[in-house]
Amino acid sequence: MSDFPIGVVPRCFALVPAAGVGSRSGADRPKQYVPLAGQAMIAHTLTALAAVPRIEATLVVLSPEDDQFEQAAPGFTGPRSWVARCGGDTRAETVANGLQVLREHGVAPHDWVLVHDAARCLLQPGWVDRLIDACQDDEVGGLLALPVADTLKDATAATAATAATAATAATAATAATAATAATAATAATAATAATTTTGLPRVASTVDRRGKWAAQTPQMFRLGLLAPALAAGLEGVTDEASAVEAMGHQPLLVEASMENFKVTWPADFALAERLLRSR
Ligand SMILES: Nc1ccn([C@@H]2O[C@H](COP(=O)(O)OP(=O)(O)OP(=O)(O)O)[C@@H](O)[C@H]2O)c(=O)n1
Ligand SMILES: C[C@](O)(CO)[C@H](O)COP(=O)(O)O
Repeated sequence: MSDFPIGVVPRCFALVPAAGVGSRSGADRPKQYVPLAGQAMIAHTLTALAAVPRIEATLVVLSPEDDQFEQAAPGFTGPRSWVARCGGDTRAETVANGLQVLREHGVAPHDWVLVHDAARCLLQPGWVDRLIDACQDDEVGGLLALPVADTLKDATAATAATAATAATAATAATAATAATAATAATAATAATAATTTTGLPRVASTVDRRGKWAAQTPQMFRLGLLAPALAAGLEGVTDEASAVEAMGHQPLLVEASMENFKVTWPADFALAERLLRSR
């Protein structure tokens, strides 16, 4: 961060990746365009960002094929509202492409970029202010996040172990005599049935939740730090912080609210609608 000029006050810009299709949402359109409490989801998100005076401008990054945004967010106009249709195949690609557009708008390496999911439509301006207050004098930057409250289970190894058990039983069945084959085959069927008839995963282990936080957005980093971090490798990067961490930095965790959840699953729409209507 020593590359950033001393004495120059950095500005804050928001970048909203909105090029996803919402495959997990079960909606009949990209989830950011689903109406909630009288407006498209993304309109709520953008209204919250517009209410943060320290954000100089907001860039929305859409899919190149998007033909719904202007109708969904008619209020997103004026000199502080920028739109680019250069979204990528992944969220990380969309953000990286958006950073290039910010550069073309004159955003400097020392300026802050707050990346915020279009799908976190419950955002409140006060939480954004808290993030800016916490990060603006920091070397690295940070993100809104929430300490994990639930006990965490890992299912991954259990799924693999169950499959291995089934495979071993099937091999035994092939080699066995007719009499024992029946027993082994029954065991193999039972082992397979345990995973396939219910379709439910099994617990492999309980993860120690101490010190674990669930990452939210906005995630706030300098353009000159975030752009090279994302350019260094987008494989498996699901948020900006992990790209910055891979460069050896430790972003700040700024506690936010459970209400700042990401609308992801079908049931999330009703919850978001209820919360929006209650405000
Ligand atoms: N190629 C992509 C994928 C996602 N996003 C955006 O990243 C945010 C968070 O991603 P997520 O909730 O995963 O949205 P989708 O990718 O649309 O959903 P899904 O993973 O269920 O398909 C959303 O605002 C989404 O529009 C994006 O801009 N470009
Ligand atoms: C950035 C993010 O919202 C932080 O929780 C999340 O990683 C996005 O993940 P997704 O897989 O694109 O939903």
